[in-house]
Amino acid sequence: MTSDLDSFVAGLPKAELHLHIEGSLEPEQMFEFARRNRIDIPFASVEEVRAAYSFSRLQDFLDIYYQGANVLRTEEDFRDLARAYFARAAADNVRHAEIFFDPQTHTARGIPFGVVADGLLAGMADAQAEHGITSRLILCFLRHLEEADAFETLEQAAPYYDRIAGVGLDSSELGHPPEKFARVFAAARSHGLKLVAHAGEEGPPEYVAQALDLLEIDRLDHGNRSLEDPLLVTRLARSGMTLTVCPLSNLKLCVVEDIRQHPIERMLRLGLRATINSDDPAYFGGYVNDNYRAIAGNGTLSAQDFVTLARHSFLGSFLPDGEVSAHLAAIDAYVAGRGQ
Ligand code: HPA
Ligand SMILES: [Zn+2]
Repeated sequence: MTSDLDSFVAGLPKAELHLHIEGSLEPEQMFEFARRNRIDIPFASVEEVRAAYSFSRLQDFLDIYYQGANVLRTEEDFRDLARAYFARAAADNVRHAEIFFDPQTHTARGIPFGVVADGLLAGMADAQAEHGITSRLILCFLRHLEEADAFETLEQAAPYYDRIAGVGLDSSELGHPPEKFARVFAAARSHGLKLVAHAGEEGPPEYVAQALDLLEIDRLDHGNRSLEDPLLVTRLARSGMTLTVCPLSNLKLCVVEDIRQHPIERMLRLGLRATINSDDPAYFGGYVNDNYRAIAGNGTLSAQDFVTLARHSFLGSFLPDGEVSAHLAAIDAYVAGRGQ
């Protein structure tokens, strides 16, 4: 049954700031791309694929996620992938999305950087035309690979610096601290790119501190384990750092044991600029509104808290101030219209 709070939250204008486009590959689309690219996949049915999505930690997921990406070959595949995500996002009242992509997953298979980037950019332009959704592209380096690989990827991206908002850091966190990429991030900054990094998902609070001190990030992806260090929390709150939190991902990857123990409420009460996002929606059981709904189901956050979360999503975006203000005004108008 849909509660009043659920429908209020579903209709809120929102931004999504933590979404891996390869993680939006639905099993149906995996079969479609496999068929049109004549690729064998080790699953007989959509149900079999879904049944394989049972994870006890990040690495379990990453193994199957990189395998799934193997069906993505052509510019058209990347364009269709992005279009499908934006159609879902539009249905959730996402007005702006900043999407990650993992070029190394594709270039390592012989797919040129430009095929990936051109396809995604075309899908983003389609989304703007079809749904009025604005978007930005963020290039993520795979942290389990070497620094030299990341530098090579940054060089491949050079013709696209004006169409890429920033760089990020994802993949296996434990054993691959942010410091490994300090020089790559400094180079990216010198090209005018924004900087974000996954930290504190499985990794300790020290990794979050490194992301702040050594990478000089503009935004923190996940950040859950920051809560273990009160001084770090104070620092994040005082600096107004945005955390892109992903509740259903945290549940599926056993970062939290139970959705009722999810720390998003604590984060808000501690004054952190937390946001709600879907991470890899095809793998973790839902798009952004499913994530908002999962948290609403805990019954601990008010309608006003969800307005705060939606406001944070625009405040934490890389949109120019004027566009942020327009989105915040749209939230105000929505709240007034709902009589909340
Ligand atoms: O949640 C994540 N963590 C790290 N790497 C990832 N790559 C896709 N999703 C994730
Ligand atoms: Zn992520």
